[in-house]
Amino acid sequence: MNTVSLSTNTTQKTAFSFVPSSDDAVIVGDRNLTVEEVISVARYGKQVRLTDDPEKLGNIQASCDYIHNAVESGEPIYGVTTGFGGMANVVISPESATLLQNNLMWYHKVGAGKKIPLVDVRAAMLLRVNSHISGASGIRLEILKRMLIFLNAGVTPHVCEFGSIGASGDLTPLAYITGALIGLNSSYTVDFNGEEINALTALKKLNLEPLHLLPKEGLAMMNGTSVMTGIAANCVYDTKNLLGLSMAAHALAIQGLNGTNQSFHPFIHKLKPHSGQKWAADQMLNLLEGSQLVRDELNGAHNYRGKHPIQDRYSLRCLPQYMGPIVDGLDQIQKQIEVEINSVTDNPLIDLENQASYHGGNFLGQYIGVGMDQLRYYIGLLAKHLDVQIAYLVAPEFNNGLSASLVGNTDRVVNMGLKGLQITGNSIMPLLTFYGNSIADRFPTHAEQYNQNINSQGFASANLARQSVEIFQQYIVIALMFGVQSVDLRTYKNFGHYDARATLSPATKDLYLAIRNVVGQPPSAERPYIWDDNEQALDEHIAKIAIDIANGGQIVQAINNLLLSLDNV
Ligand SMILES: N[C@@H](Cc1cccc(F)c1)C(=O)O
Repeated sequence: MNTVSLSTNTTQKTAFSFVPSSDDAVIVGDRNLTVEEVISVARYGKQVRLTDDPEKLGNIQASCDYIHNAVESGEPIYGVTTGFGGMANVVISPESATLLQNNLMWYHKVGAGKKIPLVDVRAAMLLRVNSHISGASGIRLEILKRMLIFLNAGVTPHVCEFGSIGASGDLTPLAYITGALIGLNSSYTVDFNGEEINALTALKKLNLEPLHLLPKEGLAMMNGTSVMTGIAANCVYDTKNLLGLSMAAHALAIQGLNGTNQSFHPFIHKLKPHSGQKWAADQMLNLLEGSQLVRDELNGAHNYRGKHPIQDRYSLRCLPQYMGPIVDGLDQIQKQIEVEINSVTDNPLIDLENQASYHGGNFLGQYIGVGMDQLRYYIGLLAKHLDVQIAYLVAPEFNNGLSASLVGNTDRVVNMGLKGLQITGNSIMPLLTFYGNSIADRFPTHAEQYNQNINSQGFASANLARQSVEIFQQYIVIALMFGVQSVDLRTYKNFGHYDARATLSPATKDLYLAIRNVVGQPPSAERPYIWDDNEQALDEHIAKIAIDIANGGQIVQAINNLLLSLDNV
């Protein structure tokens, strides 16, 4: 599939184009959207259509009629016939009601910092339409259709990373989307299929006229959690891939260390049946099944290991118990994100049945704030475990007979092997545990005239989560490189050649081959992955593997079964 560029400022940029068929388009409004569907639209250009359910579509118009009548009759409704936030005591006349909405974008044109990745904005647009489809927001169908025109044509408004406190939703980020969508002014810019142009030119190219917002429509567009939730959806999707790759990196390390499979015996995990722990144990057994490099002790054998302890150290033996809460936690985060994806998140909300509207606060992004805090914390835990495994692999006192720093050619005394690579890993891991610190509890209490006096920092939390994911994508590469070198060396130690294709478990062989393929170095019986230090530039390998992983390439596809199993934890 073609991919959307992940970010406007990374080296991982790929061209954006579309899946031409609209046959299996994602439909908004027929049922709940999943994270997978959001990703298929945001990253892979899948087309989107609105439901053709006449009742749903009728409700959207009915909610607009409700607002129209309320304005005509001078009914007091927050943000429709009043000022915003802490100025909600100000009475807005029916004559000023449209000006109020169009002005909203102007005073929220205050974004700062870098542009956020296009895939996050695309996810946000899809989510905003999905939120409005319930007919509780008082926004015209025409505007929803326009958002889909943008999405389906690959036109993405530019949004800055600073400006949202995640309280009244993502006011400022959504103001940029809204301003571009209606063509408020030429200072709003978009990415038009890879080209940066102003919003007015974009509208012309799409044969659309600039629009003027009607009462409530600005608030409906801007008062919501869609941008932070879009970022969160992208992050949870990537983190699940990274969790899968972490499991696979451990499986390589366990084989490299000649560890036992006994610690993953179902008997043990039946007696402590947390679902994440059981998943991790079962999957590790799958990952190791058929390997000639592990000690096969599922029958209860306990073989002495000379000077080494009879059982493995904790980073191997307690892997399911360590991974379990991370697996369960990510599952819970995904479920909460999916509820948020399918929520109506603006204010006030219109109850058509009772012809009433209610003032509330569905725009508070606390689920995203707390969820993304947790996600970053889990990433920190995953990184720490991998760091320990790498340390285990490089230390000849512990690694069951491999060379120091996994040097390939030990006859060349100047070889230092993967020593530098470990230090790069050591430079990244503390960052990831640092990113695991929470932000949802550090909110300004004096925000917006004391109206938004609790706020989620959900956008900031999600934005940090994206950074953490991007850093972890680099880190996992290092763990995988260690894994590959270790299984080659173990193969030599146990079988007298370096071609681990013949000795690895089938489930890890595909991954091993994908990595060797991506770095352009096929396996060979004569040499391990890394032989002499001066034969390859490992930084180039890191970059190649990282790009493949970020784009969901062959390395991620090699663990597809494992990833699919995550849906049934
Ligand atoms: N809509 C928010 C507050 C708000 C909305 C829009 C702009 C703004 F500054 C504040 C509320 O219900 O309290």
